[in-house]
Formats: sequence, C-alpha cells, structure tokens
Amino acid sequence: MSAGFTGQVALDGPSGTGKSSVARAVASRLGAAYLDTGAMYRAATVAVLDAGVDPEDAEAVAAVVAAARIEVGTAADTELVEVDGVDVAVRIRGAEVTRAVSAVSAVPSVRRRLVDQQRALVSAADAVVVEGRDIGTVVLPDATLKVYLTAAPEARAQRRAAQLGLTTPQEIAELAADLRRRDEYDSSRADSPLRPAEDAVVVDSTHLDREGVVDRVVELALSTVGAGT
Ligand SMILES: Nc1ncnc2c1ncn2[C@@H]1O[C@H](COP(=O)(O)OP(=O)(O)O)[C@@H](O)[C@H]1O
Ligand SMILES: Nc1ccn([C@@H]2O[C@H](COP(=O)(O)OP(=O)(O)O)[C@@H](O)[C@H]2O)c(=O)n1
Repeated sequence: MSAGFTGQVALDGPSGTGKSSVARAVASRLGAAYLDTGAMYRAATVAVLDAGVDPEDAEAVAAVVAAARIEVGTAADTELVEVDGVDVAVRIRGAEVTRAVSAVSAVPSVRRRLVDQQRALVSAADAVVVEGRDIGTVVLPDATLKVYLTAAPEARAQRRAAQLGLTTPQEIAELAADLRRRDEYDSSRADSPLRPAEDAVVVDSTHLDREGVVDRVVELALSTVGAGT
C-alpha cells in the first residue's frame, strides 16, 4: 500500500544486521521497489566461479564479469536473480559464493559496471529501497534517506546461524570468523569501502526486533514526505 513516500531509501551495513529482511519489509510498507545490490555481487561471483577463475585474480574476474549478463528483480515480494538467463537465486546464498564474494566485489571495474546497472534500475522507480554496503556513500549520494544498520557481532552471528540452521558451537564460531573476515575485507578495500555516509542515520538493531527496526525506518522515510528533501 502506498504511504506517500517517493524517493530513495539507502540501507547499508555489515552482514547479519538485518538489511535484506528490513529492506523488503520497508519496501512493502512504503509501496516501493526493492533492490538487493548484494545479490548482484553474489551473481557476479557465480559467473566467476563457473568460469573456473580465481576470485583473487582481479584481471580475470573483471573479464568474466564484463561478459556476464546479470539480472535482478526489483519487487519486494519475489527474488529474481539470473546470470546469462539461468536462475541463481538459491545458489547465490551458498557457502562457496559467500566465501568468494568479497574478493570479486573489491574489483573496481566490477563495481563500476554493477553501480551503473543499479542506478539505471533505481531511476526507473518513483520510490525504492536499496540495500548494500556503499549505497549512501557511492551509488546514491543524494538518497532521500540514508540508514546505516549496525548490531553487535555476537547478535549478527547468532542471527545468521539461526537463518542457516547451524547449531553446534564450532559451526557458530566458524560463521562468526567468516563474518569478521568479510567485514574486514569490505571495510578496508580501496574502492567504496563499507562505512556510514556522513548524513546517514545509524540504527543499532542489537536490542530491537525486526519489526522495531522496520517501524523506525518507515517512520524516518515518512518524515521526509513533504519536507522538500
Ligand atoms: N532486529 C532483528 N532481530 C533479530 N533477528 C533479526 C533482526 N533483523 C533481521 N533478523 C534476522 O536475522 C537474519 C539475517 O538478516 P538479513 O536481513 O539476512 O541480514 P543482512 O541482509 O544484513 O545480512 C534473518 O534470519 C532475519 O530474519
Ligand atoms: N553494495 C554492495 C553490496 C554487497 N557488496 C559485497 O557483496 C557481499 C555480499 O553482500 P550481501 O548483502 O549479500 O551480504 P549479506 O549481508 O547478506 O551477508 C558483501 O560482503 C560485499 O563484499 C558490496 O561490495 N557492495
């Protein structure tokens, strides 16, 4: 149902803070389109793995991604992710892709290509919620609202473990280590590192449930209506 919001909500933050689930719910509540930019970097990673290329070989990665057709949907209630016409929506969430995605997404030409595509998708919508790592800083520096989601590392690891059905202490420890590694990789890369935009509202979800975060972001988005921003 449309609530009168027009413009762009940029939702950034590290893994397991609730970006995807919150962004989808906010988009539904606002009657807005939804773009998961992480799914695009994950799809690019599928192309790299299928080509048998080392994800750390930036030149080879750039060539594979330049030639791949990556398509994502922008509806909040469905997940469409394709590489060269093949549905990869399930595969992109697998461990192999998760391990390799930060290296692929650190390659500048990969970012340029996907950022161009993201801006084109966004410009087709009157209202859109876009989630990722560099939306407020690079992709949409003039977004109507920028939110940076954070949560304590333990909470993030627990949430991700529950989502993936991991239960043993060893599995959870491995997952927490993987999150740390990816945070470090994403925050320290030269091109578009993960960080809050200066004008982002930081929302800490450690002690908020998902609905609490959704309410807060919707409230912030609606406060921009008629404010001339
Ligand atoms: N505030 C919250 N409290 C508890 N669990 C949450 C919260 N927000 C999201 N989750 C759950 O945590 C998991 C990871 O959320 P997700 O949206 O995939 O995060 P991200 O996109 O930031 O990696 C999901 O199972 C989701 O339902
Ligand atoms: N705008 C974005 C979105 C994702 N990414 C990269 O893609 C990876 C996967 O993003 P994601 O949003 O699917 O990750 P999760 O938070 O769901 O684990 C991140 O770890 C980043 O390396 C990026 O570089 N820039």
